[in-house]
Amino acid sequence: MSATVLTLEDVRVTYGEGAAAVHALNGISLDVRRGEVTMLMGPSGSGKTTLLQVMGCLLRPSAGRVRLFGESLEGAALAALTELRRRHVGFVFQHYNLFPTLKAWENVAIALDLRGAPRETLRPRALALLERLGLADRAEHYPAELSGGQKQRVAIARALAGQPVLLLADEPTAALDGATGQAVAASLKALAHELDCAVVVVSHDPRVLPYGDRVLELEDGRLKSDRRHGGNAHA
Ligand SMILES: Nc1ncnc2c1ncn2[C@@H]1O[C@H](COP(=O)(O)OP(=O)(O)OP(=O)(O)O)[C@@H](O)[C@H]1O
Repeated sequence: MSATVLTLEDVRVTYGEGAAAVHALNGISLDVRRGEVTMLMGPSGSGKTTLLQVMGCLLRPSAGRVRLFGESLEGAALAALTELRRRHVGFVFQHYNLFPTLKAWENVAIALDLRGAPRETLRPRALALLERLGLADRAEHYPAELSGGQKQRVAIARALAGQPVLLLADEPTAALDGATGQAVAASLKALAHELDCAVVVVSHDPRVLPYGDRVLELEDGRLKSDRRHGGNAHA
């Protein structure tokens, strides 16, 4: 069985107060394991992005407990959370967030540089990551010269530069056509297995579902279903 990276216990998030309070998460308990792609589905407003932010230590829950590698993050200082995120978590967004004035390899290299990689290793390591995503021949191109799927692969290579144990992707295929979205989802799945990394993907797109080892469905801030491919149901 794969190792647990993250555990959520009865996590609740409330935005605002009093009459204006929005209960975005209403008691979520789950664990996320290495080597697995978890698809997070659910209607608009069901709490997917909020849950991803809690998983990525970007947002503290209003109640409940988050454990990273078995250690509770409750009471951890902001600086400690930032450091945990920097060391262990990678993010991929719908709109890629690449630097337009940097070439593909430089977009990846900057993430390595930020983590203190020796200067002479930046280019070879960035190229190796791009090669892994099938982009070796696009390394010298600027984002504007790349297709949507290629840009998203560069963003994934950049997110992997920090060797995260947890890769969180918010609607990574939403801006892509069906076939390209499926190719990106297939890359994420291959990488999760190859790098033994836990990948969580928020998606509205039912076409990417087959690339999840597990599908979580949220409704009104609650876990409506938790299915593993192979019929190994959990919740
Ligand atoms: N910063 C905020 N302040 C107040 N309410 C918020 C805030 N962020 C989200 N919400 C509310 O919390 C609920 C869950 O939002 P969330 O963005 O997590 O849903 P989602 O499932 O990701 O939606 P979508 O699919 O539309 O992106 C919604 O009712 C939303 O309006």
